[in-house]
Amino acid sequence: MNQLRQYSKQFLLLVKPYFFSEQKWRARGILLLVILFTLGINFFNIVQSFVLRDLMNAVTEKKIPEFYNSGLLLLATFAVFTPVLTFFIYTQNLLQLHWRRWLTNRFINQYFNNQAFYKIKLNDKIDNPDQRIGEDINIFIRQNIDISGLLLNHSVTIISFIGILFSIDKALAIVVMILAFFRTTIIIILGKRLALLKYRQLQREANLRYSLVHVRDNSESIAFYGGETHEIGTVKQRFGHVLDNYKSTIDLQRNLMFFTQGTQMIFTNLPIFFLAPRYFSGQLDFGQISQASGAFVSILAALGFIVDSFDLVSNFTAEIKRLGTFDGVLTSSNAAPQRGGLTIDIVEHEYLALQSVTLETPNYERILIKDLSFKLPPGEAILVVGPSGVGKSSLMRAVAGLWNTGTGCVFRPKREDMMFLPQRPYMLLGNLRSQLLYPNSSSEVTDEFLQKILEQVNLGDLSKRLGGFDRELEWADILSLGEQQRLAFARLLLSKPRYAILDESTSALDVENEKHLYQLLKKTGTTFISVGHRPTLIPYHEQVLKLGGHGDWQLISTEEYSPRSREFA
Ligand SMILES: Nc1ncnc2c1ncn2[C@@H]1O[C@H](COP(=O)(O)OP(=O)(O)OP(=O)(O)O)[C@@H](O)[C@H]1O
Repeated sequence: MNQLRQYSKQFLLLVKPYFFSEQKWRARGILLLVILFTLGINFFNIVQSFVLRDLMNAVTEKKIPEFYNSGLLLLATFAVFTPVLTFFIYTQNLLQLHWRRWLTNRFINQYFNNQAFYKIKLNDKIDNPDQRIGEDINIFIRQNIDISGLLLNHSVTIISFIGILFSIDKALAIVVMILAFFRTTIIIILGKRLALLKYRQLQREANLRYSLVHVRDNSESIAFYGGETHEIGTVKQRFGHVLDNYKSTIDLQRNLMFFTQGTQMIFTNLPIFFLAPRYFSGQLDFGQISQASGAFVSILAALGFIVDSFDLVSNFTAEIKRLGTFDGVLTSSNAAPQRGGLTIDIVEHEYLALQSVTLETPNYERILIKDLSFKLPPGEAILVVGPSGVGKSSLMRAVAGLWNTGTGCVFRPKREDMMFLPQRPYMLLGNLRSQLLYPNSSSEVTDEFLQKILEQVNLGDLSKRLGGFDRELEWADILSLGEQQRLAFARLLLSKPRYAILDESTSALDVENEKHLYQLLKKTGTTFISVGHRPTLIPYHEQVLKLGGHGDWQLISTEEYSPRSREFA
């Protein structure tokens, strides 16, 4: 019951916003049309049942003019039925199109809001967000439209055909309701596990796909290592999980089928035997018997909707859960896991400073830095040093606001005034111009100026070598890591931010190139924090922050930073 309440809540949270959004009138208009066409289809089904009854009576009583009249009437209902059915399907598709556009855009906006796309990686509740946005939304909407349509359709069918059955034989109508109720209940109990298996199937399929995408993205490294055996093991293991779950699903479906099909066959033939005595005694005509049989089958089909479409319903609940959880995490204030509200505050400020910052890993497993305070005066620079794994990059993440697990306060300038250069630069999909201007897209910068900047970072031949500024290439594959780092540095020189954070962003360069880039950076007057291991970086910084590994740290002026303490760097 609790689970049902949770599904209903998640379902409403997913469905309601569209029908109350800025597009509500279009949404409601199309929905109304879908409902009207559904009712139209039902209306024609009922009309047809009466026309068929008269046709049958005309046949058994050999009344030729009545037979042709009923035949013509039947043709007329077919003629109207065709456009109604066509527009019913068309409006359903139209609703799906607009709804998908709206909901996907909403998810995309939330996914990019407040850097949730990054923070969500730290949250183990959400696997494969790409698949949830790209596929699950569409599947959810389609299933929603189909199931709601079926529900409405079948409710109207049940009410109208029970009315017809009542008019023919009250006892039969009651028997139908009792039997169908028990059948549906039994099947719901038998099929309860199916929803769970369906949910697990989606998850396992997504994990399989992800392992293959992972191989594609890291093909070169895997090939260098000769790691095929390991990768094959992982991919096949995940594929095995997919098949195991599928086998459990089809086993359960087989058991369900014994019951659903068996009872369906018995029930379908019940009215003939039930009503035959009244027909033989002349209380009913043959048309009524055939109408009752038709009504009986329609009611059974409609009442057994949950049963027959158990697959659809369990898939649907699985989708509700996947999207509902995703939506819940995205709409909460922070996509990353949180404990007891302990977070590092970020406060916008004129300069950069940390006040009593204690930084923990995202799941609060380990304290990396304890009670760190420092201030970075404008125009100066700090070099962060320490053994590998001590928390240098994590400190940069905290300054950027990507990690906030811990306590204390980071004072920092506006996000637009800061630029972060990671060790592995991000190469976007696009041409060389957009690569250089990233993250800004529109800019008045001329190609001559871009060329000048490229020359400054010793990439003067790049545009000529790779077909100019407009050619789109797979930059991450073509450029060496050192070239990518110089390109990222060119971005920095172009946008001249007030503050820069450089996390081993020149680690792949030779010492001469690195020196040259730092000299250029110093000339721009940018205030910066660098993370690095090479002692040759020290002269470009005023202070050195030494992280010890047990949460301890030391802030030393460059002059004091003795050759002895450089040993560990
Ligand atoms: N998402 C994560 N969840 C849990 N622990 C993490 C996560 N990311 C990093 N860590 C851990 O946090 C610690 C600090 O990592 P960090 O990348 O900051 O080290 P670092 O000092 O920059 O190392 P290096 O010099 O090797 O780059 C490491 O022990 C790392 O394993």
